[in-house]
Amino acid sequence: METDSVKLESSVWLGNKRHRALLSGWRFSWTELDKKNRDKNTISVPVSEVVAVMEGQVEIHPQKKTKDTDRDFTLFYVKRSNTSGGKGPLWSLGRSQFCCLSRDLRDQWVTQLRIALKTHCPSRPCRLLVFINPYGGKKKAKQIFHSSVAPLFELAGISSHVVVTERANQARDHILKKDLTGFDGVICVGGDGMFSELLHGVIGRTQQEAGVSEHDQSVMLQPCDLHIGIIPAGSTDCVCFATVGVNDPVTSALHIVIGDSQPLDVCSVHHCSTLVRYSVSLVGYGFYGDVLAESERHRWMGPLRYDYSGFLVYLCNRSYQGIVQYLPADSQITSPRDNSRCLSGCRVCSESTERLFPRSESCSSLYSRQLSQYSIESEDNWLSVEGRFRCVSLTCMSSSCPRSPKGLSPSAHLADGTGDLILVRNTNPLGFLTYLHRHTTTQDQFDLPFVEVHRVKAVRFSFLPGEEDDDEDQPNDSQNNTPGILEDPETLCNSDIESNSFGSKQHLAGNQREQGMTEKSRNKSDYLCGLCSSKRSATSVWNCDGEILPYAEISCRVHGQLVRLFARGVEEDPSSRKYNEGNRNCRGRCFSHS
Ligand SMILES: CCCCCCCCCCCCC/C=C/[C@@H](O)[C@H](CO)NC(=O)CCCCCCCCCCCCCCC
Ligand SMILES: Nc1ncnc2c1ncn2[C@@H]1O[C@H](COP(=O)(O)OP(=O)(O)OP(=O)(O)O)[C@@H](O)[C@H]1O
Ligand SMILES: [Ca+2]
Repeated sequence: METDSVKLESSVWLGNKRHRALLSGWRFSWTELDKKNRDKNTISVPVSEVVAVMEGQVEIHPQKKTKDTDRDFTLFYVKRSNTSGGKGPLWSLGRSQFCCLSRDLRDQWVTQLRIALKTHCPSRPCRLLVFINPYGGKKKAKQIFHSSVAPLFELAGISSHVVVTERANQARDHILKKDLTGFDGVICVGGDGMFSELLHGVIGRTQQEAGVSEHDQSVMLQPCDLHIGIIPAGSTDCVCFATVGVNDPVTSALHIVIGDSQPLDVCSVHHCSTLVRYSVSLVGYGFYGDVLAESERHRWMGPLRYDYSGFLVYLCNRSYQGIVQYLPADSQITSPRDNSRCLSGCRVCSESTERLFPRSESCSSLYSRQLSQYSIESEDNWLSVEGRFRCVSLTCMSSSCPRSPKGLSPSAHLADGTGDLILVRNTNPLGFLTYLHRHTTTQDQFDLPFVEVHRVKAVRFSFLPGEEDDDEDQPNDSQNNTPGILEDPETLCNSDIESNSFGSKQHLAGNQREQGMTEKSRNKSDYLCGLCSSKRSATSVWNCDGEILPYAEISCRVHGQLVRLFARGVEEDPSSRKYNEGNRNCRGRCFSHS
């Protein structure tokens, strides 16, 4: 229970200005007073956002410096930066230096503020295990950690054990095998790939300890207690961006320091009764799989490799046959097209916690949860879509990132136990470009005739028998051969083109293509795009949070709130609050943004 009783109140000085400082309940505030003792402006900080209280005059920038004066104390706290100019919910370290009338009063302030911190913030981390990938993103992870993050951890009294990785999967293996006693969380300084290592380590270890088999698709996985923190230093930083609202190392470090906790849905991917991987942001076939495969050839370009590969793959103009089956989520609760946004404190996600983890988890309710999970196997509830797709994407969250601030599915929820399945059927190049481009604008990317989106609990992808090995020059399932917009074969990676059913142009494969290609053009296409230069396969690959999966036929299931991050979801932009209040979604803090 919150009490608003005043713990301490006194005059204090900031510089030469007199203020009234007040610690009451869970808030600390200070109000500037004018010469007639009238209130001027007030600054108010929730105790939960106080980073540290230090005796004396303390600075941490550019270097830590303490002047041990008798009547001063320094408060460090979370300060929200001006969000206008598209900066998003950016946090920085606020610092205020207070001078009291006596040393005794100063000591009272420091003691009371520290007691308030202990009382209101019992779950702040004390000891963290930090993995730095020196090769991720722009290769600045070490510098980012030591210059921007470590001083904040030190200020907050957090001790960190730092491991600079020397190989891929070192962080995952460390978490799976080493003694983690005493650690309150694991942190990665890197991109989505590093986050994925921590995700696999934490989930795997938790299941091992609980004796749960990850390969059994019908099993209820054990939720993980060990929190994961992300200091963004990668190429896409999608998980950080979608859970914090910005990819900024200081903002993320502050969320870690104050012990924020955000549950996150996780999708398990299986192939033939074997766990392949876990995903939180994208399980994508077709375009996103091809972009990832192509981008591996251009790693040296750094973060630019995705745009470059995206451009090449777009020019290749490919679509793939497949059967997508899905288990719809309860459409009464939410929909991917309800124009809501999952914001910090989202009520849809909070209500899902109740549904996913009923309060009194007696043996019988555990049993009924297992039964309800098992019922996903009931074939009657599954729906099926068959056809040629530009891309098939499943995302457990919005997957917003700097490249696409509203993400793959803008109304998806971080922790509602569902994912959004986006099916983009074959279409002409202009149509697909429109779809892609809408990821970067306020226009609805689902409001296109060749796009459908479903809120789901599980998905399966397969081929018609024999189809997997077919080449792509199979006749298309279609009638209206509208010419596509790209007329120059050379711009389409120098392969021949034919119009297909949805007005798109398909490359010819095999002999037909070889005959129509000069030696010169073949060399040029080799240079341009790996996809178009070798004999084209009828299948794409799956992109699972930036990793290529070795199987095409997969089956996915969403596990609600399986892990917890040091984050709090995207904070609402104060400048849009007034507007949003009027459009308040009846389900609480998910506001309309249309
Ligand atoms: C006209 C502009 C179109 C811009 C379209 C932007 C769409 C961006 C959608 C972003 C979706 C991100 C999903 C997150 C995936 C992460 O788990 C994963 C790991 O980091 N990242 C990737 O796989 C990396 C995937 C990166 C995909 C980048 C795609 C870039 C496409 C560029 C297409 C240009 C066509 C231009 C034609 C003239
Ligand atoms: N020391 C290392 N040497 C080589 N690879 C590493 C090392 N440490 C980690 N890795 C691997 O590097 C991959 C990419 O790293 P990371 O995710 O940090 O950067 P990124 O790929 O640039 O960013 P993003 O994943 O956001 O696109 C990860 O999948 C990780 O397994
Ligand atoms: Ca979700």
